[in-house]
Amino acid sequence: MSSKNYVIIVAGGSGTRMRSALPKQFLPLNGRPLIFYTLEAFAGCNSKPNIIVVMHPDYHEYWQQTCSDYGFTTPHTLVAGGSTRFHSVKNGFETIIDKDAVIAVHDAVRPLTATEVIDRAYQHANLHGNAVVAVKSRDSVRRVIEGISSALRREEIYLVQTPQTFIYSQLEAAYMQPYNESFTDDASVVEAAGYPINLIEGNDTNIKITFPDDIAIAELLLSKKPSPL
Ligand SMILES: Nc1ccn([C@@H]2O[C@H](COP(=O)(O)OP(=O)(O)OP(=O)(O)O)[C@@H](O)[C@H]2O)c(=O)n1
Ligand SMILES: C[C@](O)(CO)[C@H](O)COP(=O)(O)O
Repeated sequence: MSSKNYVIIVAGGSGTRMRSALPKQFLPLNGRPLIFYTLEAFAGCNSKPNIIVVMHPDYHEYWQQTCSDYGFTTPHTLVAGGSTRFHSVKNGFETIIDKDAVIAVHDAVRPLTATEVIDRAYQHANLHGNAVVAVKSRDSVRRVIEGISSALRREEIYLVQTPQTFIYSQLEAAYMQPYNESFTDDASVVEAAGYPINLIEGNDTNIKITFPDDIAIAELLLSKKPSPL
């Protein structure tokens, strides 16, 4: 029986902050493109989602060649990326026709997500409509407005990661809205459509590869990660 779980893995960015010629999702982690680890995390979890990879059309041929070169065979559907993360997610979502679907959206550049967190997110979204992975701030936090800083209550602050997982109807309503620059993630889009967002606890190790140093940090974390059975 086919799964009603889906994941839209967004890999349509150009990685300006990484400042590498090749978009960061294709950079090597211990000798393999880091996006491979991302797909493998979802393929290896118990929820067994259908995997949709969203990528700029200029890189489709490169991706197919890379999969072939490395013998990477994790099944997935390839979809064209958009001009922003919002448009890439929307393109991926529009390929899903199953209205019972539970859909995770995940950054291709978060290759270290624990399978246990992915499964918990699908279960929670199935029961409560959505689940957004987040971690508590380890540092004290301050807000600056017009040059004046003030302390925030740390216990009220969560740092949001992906996966962000939703039942079909919530993502449908969310991504029908016009694009707004305040949309930084899927939770902000779904919230703007009127749905309260449920946070579930993630791990600090679920880092997003954003800057050059993140590659070395991810390789170190990977060396400490237990390998799958
Ligand atoms: N048009 C876009 C822009 C971003 N993304 C994806 O959204 C995720 C998170 O975005 P970010 O880390 O900001 O990636 P980039 O946009 O590539 O990086 P930068 O902001 O430094 O340019 C990444 O997996 C990226 O590939 C996407 O699918 N389509
Ligand atoms: C979606 C995200 O990873 C949640 O933390 C984040 O908002 C992506 O932000 P970016 O500005 O595209 O790096």
